[in-house]
Amino acid sequence: MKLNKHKPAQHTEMEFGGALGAACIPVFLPLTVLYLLSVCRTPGGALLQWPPPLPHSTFLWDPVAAAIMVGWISLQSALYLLPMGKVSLPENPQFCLCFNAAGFHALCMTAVLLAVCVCLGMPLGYLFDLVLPLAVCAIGVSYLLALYLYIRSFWAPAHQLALGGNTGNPLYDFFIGRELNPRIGSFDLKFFCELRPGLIGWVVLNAAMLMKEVELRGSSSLAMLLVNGFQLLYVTDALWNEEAVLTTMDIVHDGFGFMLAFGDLAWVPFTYGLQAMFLVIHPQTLSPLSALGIILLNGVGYSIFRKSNSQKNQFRRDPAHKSIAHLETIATATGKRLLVSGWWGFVRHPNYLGDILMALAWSLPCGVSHLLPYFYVVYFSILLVHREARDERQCRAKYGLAWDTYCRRVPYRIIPYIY
Ligand SMILES: NC(=O)C1=CN([C@@H]2O[C@H](COP(=O)(O)OP(=O)(O)OC[C@H]3O[C@@H](n4cnc5c(N)ncnc54)[C@H](OP(=O)(O)O)[C@@H]3O)[C@@H](O)[C@H]2O)C=CC1
Ligand SMILES: CC(C)CCC[C@@H](C)[C@H]1CC=C2C3=C(CC[C@@]21C)[C@@]1(C)CC[C@H](O)C(C)(C)[C@@H]1CC3
Repeated sequence: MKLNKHKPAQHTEMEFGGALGAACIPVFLPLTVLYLLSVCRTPGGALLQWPPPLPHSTFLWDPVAAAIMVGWISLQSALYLLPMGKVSLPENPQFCLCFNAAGFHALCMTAVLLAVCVCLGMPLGYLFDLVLPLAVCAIGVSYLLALYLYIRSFWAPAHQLALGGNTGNPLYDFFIGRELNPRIGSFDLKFFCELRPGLIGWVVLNAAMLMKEVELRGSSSLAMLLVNGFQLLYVTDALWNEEAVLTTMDIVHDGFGFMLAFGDLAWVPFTYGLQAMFLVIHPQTLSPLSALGIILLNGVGYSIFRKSNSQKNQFRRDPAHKSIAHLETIATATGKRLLVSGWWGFVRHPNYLGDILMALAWSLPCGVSHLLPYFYVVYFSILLVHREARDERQCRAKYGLAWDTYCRRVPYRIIPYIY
């Protein structure tokens, strides 16, 4: 196959701070992961402390962690390859790509395997002690993967290149990703990374923190159970509805480069689970009433998140389906319609609202004395506001006047009457 490097740049508008952002983020974010994990293990747990709790280099590398990482990615790859649940990518019928969407099976099989290993005496809580070298390995794997993706993208067919990742600036293109759906045979690297090793790894690490708490204090706290339960629900939901990820901008629009590789493999498992890690060293007592309030908040958030995502997915797959046929819509010049009633008539991103409410419910069990467990809420709100702005730009370019009409009909973006 011919090299595609002489193709003219298709799209020159740069996001994430352009070339400077692309040079700084791959250094700054991995260091942030290591810093957060180190702070989490200090008794003070203060996010801003001087001198910063920098780990000694001997705590950053452990061959056992490297072996676990290789074993973990091999296990998840093998589970991904099991011939179950095939779905095609609806946005790109011309490529006619098929995806293995059997994430829920993979989660269940991983759980059974882990349970067997724990019964045979494997000390799962030991992952708490290994968390820094594990994060270092995950960061290393993301760098290697991103490098491989960048190099192989020069042999990809031109129609498989992402619009935003082909500026000609090597740093930026490495960061954003040049190829849309890189595959080895039928193994889709982006789809696999987005949902399997990182998301399942996140809940396994949470379970390890629970085990560590039991080792240290003899039983697990209500706060730890809530954090584990809420995040397990979120991950199970993502894997149960795995094919829905095929309509998100990450799969449809963005290339696969360092940002997503690192986000999926290192950022998600090692920063999304900070609350459980925090609770191991900073135990909290929760009253039954506050626990009830937090469960309610998570329930409301989850219900908005799930119902709005399902409503849009159903609408995009089959607009005539009886569950959504009664909803009001507006036509666009592309032939696609936009929902203007139901959840998508409430705010323009009801799914983000639900997600933020859940994020808050995951942090509240950790009390209000420390900032660290709220890192996820703050980061996630920034991510979603930025994501909303990117999506808005793309939708305005796609739908033109119809999008302006939608914005007039539904004036608030995420939080009604506020934003
Ligand atoms: N936990 C985490 O770290 C993260 C979680 N998420 C979650 O992932 C989920 C998916 O988010 P994301 O991919 O950002 O975006 P959305 O699922 O919100 O999808 C946006 C797309 O939906 C379509 N759309 C927008 N408005 C309408 C409408 N009124 N009627 C019909 N279609 C509409 C448009 O695409 P088109 O018209 O082309 O179909 C638009 O580009 C969310 O729940 C989010 O909270 C996202 C990022 C990170
Ligand atoms: C490294 C940067 C700071 C940002 C990286 C962003 C990524 C971590 C996120 C981009 C979109 C994501 C999604 C999920 C996880 C986080 C990333 C990869 C998601 C799989 C979480 C579970 C949800 O149910 C979902 C809707 C399937 C999510 C899809 C988007």
